[in-house]
Amino acid sequence: QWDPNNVSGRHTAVHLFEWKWPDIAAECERFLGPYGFGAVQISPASEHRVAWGRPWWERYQPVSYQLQTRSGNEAEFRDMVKRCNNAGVRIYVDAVFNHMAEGSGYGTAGSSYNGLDFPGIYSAFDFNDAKCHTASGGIENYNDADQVRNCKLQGLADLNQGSEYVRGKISEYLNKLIDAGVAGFRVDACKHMWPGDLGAIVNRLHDLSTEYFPANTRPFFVQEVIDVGAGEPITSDQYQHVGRVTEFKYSKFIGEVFRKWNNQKLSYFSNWGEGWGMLPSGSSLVFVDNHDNQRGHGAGGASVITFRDSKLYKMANAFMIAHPYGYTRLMSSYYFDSHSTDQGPPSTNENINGVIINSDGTCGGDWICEHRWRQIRNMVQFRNVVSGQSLQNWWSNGNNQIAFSRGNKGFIVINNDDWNMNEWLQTGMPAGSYCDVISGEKHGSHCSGTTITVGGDGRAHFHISNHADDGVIAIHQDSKL
Ligand SMILES: O=C(NCCCOc1c(-c2ccc(O)c(O)c2)oc2cc(O)cc(O)c2c1=O)[C@@H]1CCCN1C(=O)/C=C/c1ccc(O)c(O)c1
Ligand SMILES: [Ca+2]
Repeated sequence: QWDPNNVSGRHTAVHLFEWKWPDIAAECERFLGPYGFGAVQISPASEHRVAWGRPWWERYQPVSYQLQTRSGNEAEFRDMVKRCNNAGVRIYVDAVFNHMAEGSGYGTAGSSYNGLDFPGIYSAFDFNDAKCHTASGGIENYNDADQVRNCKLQGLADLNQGSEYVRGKISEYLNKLIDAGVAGFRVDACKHMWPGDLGAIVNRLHDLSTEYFPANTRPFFVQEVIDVGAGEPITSDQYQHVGRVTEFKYSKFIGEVFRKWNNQKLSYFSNWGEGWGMLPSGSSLVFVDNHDNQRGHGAGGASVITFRDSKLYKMANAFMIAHPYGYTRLMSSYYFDSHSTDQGPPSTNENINGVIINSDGTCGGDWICEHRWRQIRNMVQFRNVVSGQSLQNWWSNGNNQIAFSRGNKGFIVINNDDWNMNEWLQTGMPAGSYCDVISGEKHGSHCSGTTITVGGDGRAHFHISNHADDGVIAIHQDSKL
């Protein structure tokens, strides 16, 4: 369950945060398939609390496992899975089963709930109250591993994943999604569940549907564990034997270095990956930002780079996608005021708005669509072209100008210094003319952006002004004229 189960030749996922199922299906067919994306992470699909003001985090307060949310109903869900798989794009479902909604109210499928009573699914027997020994019943101290798992997170009803009945209901829900054709799961709040219980649940999961996957394919299982190396007793490596784990240190460090905090420099990235104390590459899911930490208060919040810092964001994502470490996931956001971190997706009368695609391929209606930015979209293809090639020809100016190749299939150059970059560099690439895929792309026999000429000795000249739009140049085997 470490394998992302992407169609061969595809290596990057995108989190289409809060998108509706019909919009995701269309995006798979018109964009993600054609541009070589591997998978979409969708927002939680199960019935959830209807909270006042419809904050984005209401979707992380389940009420039942019925497939009915503001993103769509079960039929639309099944249609999306079919159409995306047929376009070569996998679906990862954001699965929330550490807890259920708090208080009392009703859900997006009309189900009512009250306290620990979730009619038709859970009752008081199924929650951790007896296991939690804090005065409030909630998590009070993140330095106590027991209470982080057995007590209520933010007041949310804490499920007992040690119970056979609860394990049965959770795996029943996940297996329904697996049988519908999904490739796996992003599992929410795993820090708050015991690795042993997660392992027991994974063992109950079906193999993926042979309608879309080879026989005996295990579901991709990426566990959200927020660990930025702050010394909490619960660490991400404790979960890696169960499946892949989100590497929040990646998001924190990449933000710090590109922002030059504590005088850190891009040249320090020569040993990026395990060398920086992060998980083994094959156990790691990496990202520049995610739905929580792009709001500033999530893990590593302050240093995290988002769509608001667009030049840094393009540079950081280009570096992430070009580098061999981890399985890469892009964030695709909607606009929110930086002081309204609770704000939900663009909506009209509490219905989520459809995604508007402008004639130039960007999105409208407050959907940011970072995954459609040319500099990011073209790097997704770069990663596909260089797959399997090791990092070679590393160069730096000892400061914030770096470059490296992926074998002889691709080469990237980044200038994050406050002065021009003018260098002859060894690219490791075959001689010829290549289109820079950051400033444009190859159109037939010409480049819409910069053209880079590699000599017989593999060397090429690179000039990147510190005032350039993107600060990056990237070429690869398929952008060769
Ligand atoms: O101020 C808030 N929460 C307190 C600080 C963040 O704590 C939460 C963490 C959290 C934060 C830091 C950690 O180190 C950690 O182990 C857990 O994970 C969650 C996961 C959920 O499924 C639902 C939640 O309500 C939370 C949550 O409140 C606001 C109001 C309620 C939701 N929320 C939020 O901010 C919601 C945050 C949220 C929601 C879903 C996520 O997947 C996530 O990572 C964060
Ligand atoms: Ca728990």
